[in-house]
Amino acid sequence: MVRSSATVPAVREDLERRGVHIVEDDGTPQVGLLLFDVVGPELEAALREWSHASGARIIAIALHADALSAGKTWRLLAAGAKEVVVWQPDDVAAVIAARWERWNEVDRLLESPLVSSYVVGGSPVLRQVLRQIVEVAVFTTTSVLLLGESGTGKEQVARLIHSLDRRPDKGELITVDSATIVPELSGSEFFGHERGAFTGAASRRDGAFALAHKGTLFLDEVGELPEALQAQLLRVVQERTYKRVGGNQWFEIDFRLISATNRDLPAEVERKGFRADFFYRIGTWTFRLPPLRERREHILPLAEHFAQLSLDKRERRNVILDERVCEFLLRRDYPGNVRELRQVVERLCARHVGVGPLTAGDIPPDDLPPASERAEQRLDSAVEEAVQRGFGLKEISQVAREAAIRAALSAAARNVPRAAKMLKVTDRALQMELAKRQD
Ligand SMILES: Nc1ncnc2c1ncn2[C@@H]1O[C@H](COP(=O)(O)OP(=O)(O)OP(=O)(O)O)[C@@H](O)[C@H]1O
Repeated sequence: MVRSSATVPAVREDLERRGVHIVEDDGTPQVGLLLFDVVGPELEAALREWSHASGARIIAIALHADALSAGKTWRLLAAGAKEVVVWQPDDVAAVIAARWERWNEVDRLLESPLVSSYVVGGSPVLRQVLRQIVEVAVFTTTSVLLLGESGTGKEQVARLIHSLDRRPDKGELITVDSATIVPELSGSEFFGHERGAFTGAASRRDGAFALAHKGTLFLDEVGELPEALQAQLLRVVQERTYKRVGGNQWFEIDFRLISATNRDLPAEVERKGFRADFFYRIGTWTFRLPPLRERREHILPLAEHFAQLSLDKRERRNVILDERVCEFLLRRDYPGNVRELRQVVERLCARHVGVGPLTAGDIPPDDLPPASERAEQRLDSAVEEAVQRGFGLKEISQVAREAAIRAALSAAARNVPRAAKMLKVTDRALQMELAKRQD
């Protein structure tokens, strides 16, 4: 049986009082309540259709606990439910209202200037990850592991998480680059040391854990962390206590751990190249940031953002990238991901004369595509123009064919065998083409 929330007026009124508006037949995309007592293909199909058609976030509510099992819950989530709960007359409205409030808060933050000042790009693939990141950042202090190729924005996301963290008296964001840690000093780097703990320890020093107290410890390149150190850190991450090197006193710490790596850490764990226990501890939440090639629609918004940042320094406002520059940026590949794009844009900005948009003349010669690619671009623009002018495929092919033959004959000083070679056809084929034209 499927009942709409309208059949439970008391709940509906309670929710309205709490500011939760139930989806009406007009499909306003807010929250939908689906009350059921049997999970079956019919209910799943209705749910699938409803969630697709309305864009509403649907909370599926079992009228009694027996109606729900783990398997049924997963099926309802797969069919589009955003939450699955059992009806509890006393607190169902409060549960729904709280869930609704949290969704709204995350939506509001996703649209906020704060989030977009850290992370530019609104494609569905990034937004889906970002939505979860924002929720984890605001409502938890659990460990986060960021995976992704170099330059995809892992450090940037770590900064965002720290800035969204709502702990009172929030501490600082402390970054440790695991790749540059000197093994002999690694203990001191993390735990600090007492005076005289080792040769050269002239005075007591705090380590990264002490500095990150009440804040965030960002462990960059965590995949490079030596195994012995992984074991030492595991203890601290689990127990939240540590001792300075050469000291006896235990210190308690409260920090959020964010780790990042461009290595395929799950695969390394599988082949025993990284400790599994440490991996599971650091990755309570694991997010993978997509490479730029999987979200090419971000190239121009990111380029505008970086151009603005770069030219802001020279007090230029509202920079515009002209059509050629956009084309140039869109045609390029970025194996170094967002970092590489940023560097390219900074090079363009460095050549900018200070007035007008960024133009082709701002592209450093070394960045220009090779001549063959430029010819291809010109050909593309000509074809584009022909299509816009209403030429059909047949006409365009014919005109291109004739232009190619003319160009080859002219370049070969009308020597047919040579022109045929340039066109990669046999002499006879070219002769036949020319004969056709004389008919
Ligand atoms: N979505 C984004 N919006 C704005 N700037 C971004 C975004 N992603 C990355 N950047 C910028 O791109 C550059 C590289 O990003 P970042 O250092 O965060 O990458 P990373 O994944 O940590 O790289 P690595 O693995 O090499 O350390 C930085 O200058 C960062 O500010």
